[in-house]
Amino acid sequence: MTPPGDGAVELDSLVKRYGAAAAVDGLSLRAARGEVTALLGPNGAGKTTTIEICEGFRRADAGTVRVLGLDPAADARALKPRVGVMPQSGGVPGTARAAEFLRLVASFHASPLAPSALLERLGLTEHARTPFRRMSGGQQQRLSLAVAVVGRPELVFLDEPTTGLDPQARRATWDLIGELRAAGASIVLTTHNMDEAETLADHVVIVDHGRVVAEGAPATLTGAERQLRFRARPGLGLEELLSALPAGCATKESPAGHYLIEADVRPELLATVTAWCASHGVMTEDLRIERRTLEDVFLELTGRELRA
Ligand SMILES: Nc1ncnc2c1ncn2[C@@H]1O[C@H](COP(=O)(O)OP(=O)(O)OP(=O)(O)O)[C@@H](O)[C@H]1O
Repeated sequence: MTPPGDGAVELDSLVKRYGAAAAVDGLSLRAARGEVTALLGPNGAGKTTTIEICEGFRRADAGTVRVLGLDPAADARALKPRVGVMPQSGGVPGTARAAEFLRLVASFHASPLAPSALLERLGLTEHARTPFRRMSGGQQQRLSLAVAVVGRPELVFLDEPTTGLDPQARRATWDLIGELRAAGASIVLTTHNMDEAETLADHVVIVDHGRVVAEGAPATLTGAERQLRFRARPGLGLEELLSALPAGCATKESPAGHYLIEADVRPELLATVTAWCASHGVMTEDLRIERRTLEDVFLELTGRELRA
């Protein structure tokens, strides 16, 4: 960890209002240098607004913003060559051809990545001469990512880098983000995909209604607790099952036919559950023991689902 005041991004009590509504409502966070920080939250949580304030595209109504120790509005010129930005929608002129534009952006930087190799690894070689507006949504997204990273920036902001990408393109994007991190870059990204946050992030900041509701390393947030899940016919007598389990367990059926037992999962517990099912003629399917996910953490904190 870097000492206080030396983070890649430091936000303190940030507020941004649109009319009466606060899109960002007293948000504070610190993204450490050399780490991947993920802002995770549902639609409308304030992630894009926050990141756009950091990028200098919007002004906060209150609070302080430091990006690489500088003010993104007042020090925009100093920050520009050091910070890469992948906005949620494009950011590339509609008539620009992929390879030409990427080479142009690369030429503004002292030691850029090789544009053709970058296009290749993001699966864009075939589209090198295609104007941006003629590309598919996923191709545009990958080109925006290439534009954001081609200058080897110290800090990269990625707003929903993989939303809507097919699995192969998502994997290529994750690999590239991993390599940037390994090369020492700081990365701040937004996502509503908890797998993405768990896979990529050193530090996850869960945002809801413009505020931070929890933050930490993914494994710290989800904890070491295990839970038991299985599928079976709907409407099992959960109260009766619960009475057969040790004190402190919780059971839930949601949605119908999907069961969750939150407990200290030990071999005896597993034996009790399967024995109870056997004695009631219940065939379980898809029985598994797993860790809590970030989705579970979000649900617990807010009473709502992340994807809602
Ligand atoms: N220019 C604007 N004018 C008015 N309201 C806005 C504006 N930009 C954002 N908002 C509102 O601010 C809130 C936060 O939006 P924001 O885009 O920051 O959320 P988000 O977490 O990035 O959501 P998503 O995951 O859907 O992109 C939303 O309620 C949105 O409607």
